[in-house]
Amino acid sequence: MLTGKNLVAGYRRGEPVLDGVDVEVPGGAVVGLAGPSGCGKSTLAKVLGLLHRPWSGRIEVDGTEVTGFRHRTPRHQRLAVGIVFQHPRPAVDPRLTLREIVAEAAGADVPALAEEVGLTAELLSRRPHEVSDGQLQRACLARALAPRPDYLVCDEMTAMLDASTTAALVRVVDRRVRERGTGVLAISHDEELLRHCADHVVHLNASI
Ligand SMILES: Nc1ncnc2c1ncn2[C@@H]1O[C@H](COP(=O)(O)OP(=O)(O)OP(=O)(O)O)[C@@H](O)[C@H]1O
Repeated sequence: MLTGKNLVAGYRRGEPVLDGVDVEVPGGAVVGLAGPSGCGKSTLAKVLGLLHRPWSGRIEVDGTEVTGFRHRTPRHQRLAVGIVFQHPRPAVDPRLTLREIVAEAAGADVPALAEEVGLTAELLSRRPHEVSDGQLQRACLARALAPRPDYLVCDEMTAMLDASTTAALVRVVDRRVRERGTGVLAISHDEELLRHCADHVVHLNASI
């Protein structure tokens, strides 16, 4: 279980964005997270993705508290939790080929991952400016899945994509859930998509 307990989080100044949020992502399940723009969904994604330290509260990965965030996260916990963002371009080094982007991840079996997410060898040899957002997002998903994370946080992963690419990436994630017991937090403002792909949907209400 990936757990956030009584999370209070925000940025340098001002009121907290998250004020006492509890969330549980069990293995083998998809938890959908919905809520209005600005309510803190991406902030919660970064906190649960171990990239942003909460001001208070507790994150646990399989019962063990996370004490370090970003580069201070212990390696085994960092590898246990993957994250995919809405915008793939800022998430990659534009100088690398898609093959190199996927290979950056620990444990990357690039041919197997490319097949899993539907990237051809020809696409793998291109650089980000030579592919579509959807093709680049496939590479980002492959990179996130490479270490075989126990939990995956998808922050509006398909918001930039067309319907067929959305369906393809949802199928990839769903297969991981069913075949490897991955637990997923799927964040979207598209409640219909969440109802379709999540076991249950939780709502984060605007704190301001
Ligand atoms: N890096 C940052 N520094 C300061 N404030 C931030 C930062 N990132 C987000 N915020 C603020 O935190 C609040 C929540 O933002 P967040 O991106 O978590 O919301 P969201 O629910 O994901 O919104 P959306 O659905 O529009 O993407 C907003 O008021 C936003 O302005």
